[in-house]
Amino acid sequence: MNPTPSPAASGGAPPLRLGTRRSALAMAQSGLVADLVREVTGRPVELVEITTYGDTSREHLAQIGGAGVFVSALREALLRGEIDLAVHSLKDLPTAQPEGLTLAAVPRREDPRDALIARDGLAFAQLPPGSRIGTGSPRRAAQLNAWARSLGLDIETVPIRGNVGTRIGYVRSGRLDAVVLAAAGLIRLGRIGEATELLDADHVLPAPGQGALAVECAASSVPLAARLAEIDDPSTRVAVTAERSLLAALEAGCSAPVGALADLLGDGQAVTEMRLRGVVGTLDGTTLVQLSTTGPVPASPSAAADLGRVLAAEMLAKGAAGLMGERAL
Ligand SMILES: NCc1[nH]cc(CCC(=O)O)c1CC(=O)O
Repeated sequence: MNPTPSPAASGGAPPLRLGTRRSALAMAQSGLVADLVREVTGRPVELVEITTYGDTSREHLAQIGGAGVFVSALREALLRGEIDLAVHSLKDLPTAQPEGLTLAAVPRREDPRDALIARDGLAFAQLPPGSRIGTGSPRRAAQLNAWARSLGLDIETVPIRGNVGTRIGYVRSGRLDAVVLAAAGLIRLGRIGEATELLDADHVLPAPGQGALAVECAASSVPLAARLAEIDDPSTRVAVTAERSLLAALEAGCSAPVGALADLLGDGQAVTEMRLRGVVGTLDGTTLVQLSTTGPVPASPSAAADLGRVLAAEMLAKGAAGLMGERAL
């Protein structure tokens, strides 16, 4: 987007090294952040490719522990000083912030919803009996099964994994009738046109932090963190902080069947309130604990975190803990 400043224009500062995974989605996300970082620092940014365990493992994500498999190699490179900043999908980032690293920025969020890609342009409610829907996410399976039951639809969720292209390929090849993916990933890859339905959060709540990016640097890089804070979007930060605090208070990881979404509600003129919704369920969708709270927009991330903890406590009081023991199918 922006021309890389010449060494003279950037005061001869060396390029910032931005660590990224090699998948098409990771490269697209890193490219977006690199543009923002060039703009606020005036420095050149170079992408450094890092291979993570999540990229090489053939196992189902939920079986290898989910939380953090995409993240740890990037973090180790940051701590070793091999890169200056790293970009993660926020929903893949464990809720505990490790010592030595700073979550310097959460840029403006993309559409947080999940998207259905079905054969023949079908919407979810139009899927014929016996349809097989691929998703590696217990959260999606639980909510899709519950939604199907409420519609009287006979569908089956099938665990799959792989990158976005691989998963869409299951539909194109006819092996599956549909797959469900994050809309944000499809948008960033220029493939949102292939979605046959954007799933309303009233039926499928996204993963906490879905659609948002996390820009991390070493805690010791104080001046860099201060510059990166300029690409932070405070509204996104408040919303995802509430969602992630809810997840943390449920003591669930990214492979748990937990959905959460904080939306800012407006009167057409200005944002007036924030609504936080959370859901936990069994994989088969027979039991869901789903709660919502609406109130003034939290004045700070720490107030947003309080809200997440309060809603989590209410969910636990309604039996949420008993629904989270399940792992992958
Ligand atoms: N778990 C993989 C992952 N991590 C982030 C995204 C999409 C981008 C986002 O949610 O921000 C995806 C793919 C998907 O769920 O379809």
